[in-house]
Amino acid sequence: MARNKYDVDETLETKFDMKQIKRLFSYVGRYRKKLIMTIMLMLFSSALGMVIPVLMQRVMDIYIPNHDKKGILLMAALAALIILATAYILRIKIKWTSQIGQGIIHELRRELFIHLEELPFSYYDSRPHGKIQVRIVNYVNNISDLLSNGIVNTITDCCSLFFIVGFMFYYSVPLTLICMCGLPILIAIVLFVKKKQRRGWQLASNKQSNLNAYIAESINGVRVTQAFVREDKNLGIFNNLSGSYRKAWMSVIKYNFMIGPTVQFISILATAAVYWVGIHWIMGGNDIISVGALTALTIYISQFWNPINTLASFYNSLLTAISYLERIFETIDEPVNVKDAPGAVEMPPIKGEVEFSHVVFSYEPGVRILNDVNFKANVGDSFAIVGPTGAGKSTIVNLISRFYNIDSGKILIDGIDINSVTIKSLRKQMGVMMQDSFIFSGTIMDNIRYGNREASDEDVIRAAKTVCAHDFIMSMENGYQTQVNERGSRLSAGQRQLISFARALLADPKILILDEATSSIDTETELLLQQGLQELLKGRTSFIIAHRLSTIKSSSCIMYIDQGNILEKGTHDELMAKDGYYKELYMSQYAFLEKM
Ligand SMILES: Nc1ncnc2c1ncn2[C@@H]1O[C@H](COP(=O)(O)OP(=O)(O)OP(=O)(O)O)[C@@H](O)[C@H]1O
Repeated sequence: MARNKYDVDETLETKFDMKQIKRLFSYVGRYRKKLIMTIMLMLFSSALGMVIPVLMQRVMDIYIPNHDKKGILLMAALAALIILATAYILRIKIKWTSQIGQGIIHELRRELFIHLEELPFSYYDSRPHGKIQVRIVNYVNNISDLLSNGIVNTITDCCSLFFIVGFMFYYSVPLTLICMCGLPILIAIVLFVKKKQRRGWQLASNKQSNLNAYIAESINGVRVTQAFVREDKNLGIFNNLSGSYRKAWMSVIKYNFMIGPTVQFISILATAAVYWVGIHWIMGGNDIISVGALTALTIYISQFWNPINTLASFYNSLLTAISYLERIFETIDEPVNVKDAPGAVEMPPIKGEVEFSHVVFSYEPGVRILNDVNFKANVGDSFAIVGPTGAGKSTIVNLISRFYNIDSGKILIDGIDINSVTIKSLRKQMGVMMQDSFIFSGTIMDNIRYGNREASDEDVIRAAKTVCAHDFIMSMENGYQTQVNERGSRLSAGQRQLISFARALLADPKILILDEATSSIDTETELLLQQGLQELLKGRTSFIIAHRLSTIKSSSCIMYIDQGNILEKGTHDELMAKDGYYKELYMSQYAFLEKM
């Protein structure tokens, strides 16, 4: 499993190819109708714009020499109407392209989010969360302009280019050819910077991702930062990351800015050359071109370079977008390796027998965490798992819900291999309380109901009463409707645990997993909770991980594990009689409490 840190640039597993562009356009295709309408409207608008030089040519060549004021006024009125109409069309275009762009962005984000919700724990174990966030928010944003304005402008500009060139040839073939001499130079420059831009944007997106990862990490860890007075040190790290991002951005942006001025420079040269030759012809008395036609031609020339500029910058945005797209598609394509097996069936209603048979597991290839683990919990057993830190206790309970795939062996529930049933039908029947009692932003009622969306208010209150959370909840300003923040920052650690506990119970599970469920709860509440719990655990199989051994003494089976091996198994009395690891652990806690 590749691990990534905020200061390590991400590498792409797959390189970008043109198929990805095709894939991008499949999103655009969903807005085909609106896109076509926008393009038609823009074509109409640019066709209107092209009439203006013709009006000017008529004014100069016909109405001025004939002193026809009426004709001049008519041309001016027509030109004003055209300008008004194109302005109105532009307004509609902005609205429609924004709708297209935002629509595509929403689709992409939605797809990313759905996939992220399905990706297994192992995906999140291996990268900073800030690097995931940056893909779904910033990278998707960065391609929005390309998807909306970029595509519309490019298509309409390509079409109007066709008409512009037609008009230019109509007025003068040799002068049009002179104007086009600048094109090969421009194409050479665009191709020259292409490679550098591609690499540059990849680097910039990596640096942006690193910076985001560090900011996310810093916000999550701000309390520890302040407690250890690490602000200055962190600012140094931030400056480095932000500086690298700025440097990467500045070095690539200079290539972007090369294109616009180059187009402008070439267009000025071309226009000057056309004027020079045209005026030379007119002054030489040649009848090749009239003053009006030369004026009209130079207006078309200025219009000719606009779409060229748009095309060059579209190409440029495409290169930029590619560096973001490859990351976006990489995430969408990230395989969900913990998934339903082909032909997986619904898990029948669980009774509660759990068996580990020769289970071997590793988070990373070659680093075994569980070695041939075997045990069986019967229906209604309360199974306690104890052992030193890092022994593999949480790992065992995580495997029961199939949060990870095992390397070998079998995990059976009621004799059914959990790999043969659908993950959702399995997890729906489990009550899991993890070590990290995560609280979501919302009311306390919502947080408890997270375990069972169908539960009534009364069910929620009953679960809260069972875990002795009711009193503290009622003492808050709005009781169950009190708003809490993400991570439950306004709750004590014990209160957070009680809410998570109630949440796990609410699912009315046949298998209940409690990972350090009561570690932060005071002894008095814990005693009360234990009494309620005994009643509640009847008829359910429970797995309880606890460092405070007093809380698991009455379990039907206690398993002592270390380094992924079960070293002892039995009731409290049996293990105490054995005089082994468990007794040693128990006595050390007892001696510690005696000393206090
Ligand atoms: N996501 C992970 N990726 C890689 N290794 C992990 C991961 N989670 C845990 N480990 C490793 O697996 C081993 C067992 O971890 P586990 O969390 O199961 O221990 P534990 O017995 O529950 O510890 P504690 O009592 O401290 O909670 C540890 O060595 C740990 O470093």
